[in-house]
Amino acid sequence: MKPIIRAEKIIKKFNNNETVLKGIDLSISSNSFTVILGQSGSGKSTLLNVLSGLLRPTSGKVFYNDIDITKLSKRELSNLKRNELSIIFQNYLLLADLTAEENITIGMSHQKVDLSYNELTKILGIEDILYKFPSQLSGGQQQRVAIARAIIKKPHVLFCDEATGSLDEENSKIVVALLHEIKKRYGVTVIFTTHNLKIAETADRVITVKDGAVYKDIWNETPLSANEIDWEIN
Ligand SMILES: Nc1ncnc2c1ncn2[C@@H]1O[C@H](COP(=O)(O)OP(=O)(O)OP(=O)(O)O)[C@@H](O)[C@H]1O
Repeated sequence: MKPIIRAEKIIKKFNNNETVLKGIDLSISSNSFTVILGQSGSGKSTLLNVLSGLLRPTSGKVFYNDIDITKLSKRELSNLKRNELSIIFQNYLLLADLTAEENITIGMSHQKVDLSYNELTKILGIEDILYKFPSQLSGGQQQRVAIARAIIKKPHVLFCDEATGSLDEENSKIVVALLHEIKKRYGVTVIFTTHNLKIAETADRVITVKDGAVYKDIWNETPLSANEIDWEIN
C-alpha cells in the first residue's frame, strides 16, 4: 500500500547543536494505527512534530502523499495542516474562554460542521457537556473535546503527542479505545507517541525510537483492544 507519510533521512538539531534525530527513515501506511514508542528524551515528540509539519527538520524530507512538506511555504503548510492533518497534545490546549462546543467548531464552516458534529460528539460521549467550559471538565472529557476538535474537519492523519500522558488508567483506556474507533469509522491514520508499552499492544505497528534513531519497527499481527489489555498507569 502507498504510504500516506514518508520520512527520508530526517536529521534534527536544535540551537544548542544537540542532534536529536539522527537520520530517520520511515513510512506510514494509510488507515493504520502506529505507536512511536520511546523513553523520555528519545526524540519521539520531535519526530512527531517533524512528521506533522510543526517543526522543520535540519535536513531530510517528509512526504505527505507526494508532497514534500519541508519544501512548502508557511502559507501552503498551514493550509495543508488546516485541511488534512490534525494534532492533539497531552495538555489538551482548549481555549479557556470558549465552551466545549465553541472549541470544537471554531474555524469551521457550517456546512462542514453539520456533516458529522452530532455523530462525532455522540461517539465521543460528550454530547451532554458541550455547553461547559474547559475548567468545568475532567481531563478525560477535555481530551475527548480536543479529539472532536481535531476530527471535525475530517483530517487524513491524526497525530497524538502523549495524548494520554495526563490521564489516569480509566481515562487513558477510554481515549485509546476512542482513537481506534475513530480510525475505523473515519479511515483516519493515527500516529501516537507514548512510553506506555500497554498502549503499544493496541497498535497495528510499533516504531521504537532510541537516542534519536529507529531501534525497532514491528507490526502487531494481533493487536489487542484497549479493553483487552492488562492496563497499567503510564
Ligand atoms: N526546542 C528544543 N530546543 C532544544 N532542545 C530540544 C527542544 N525540543 C526537544 N529538545 C531536546 O531533544 C531531546 C528529545 O526531546 P523530545 O521531546 O523529542 O523527547 P521525547 O522522547 O518526546 O521525551 P518526553 O517523553 O519526555 O516528551 C531532548 O534531549 C530535549 O531536551
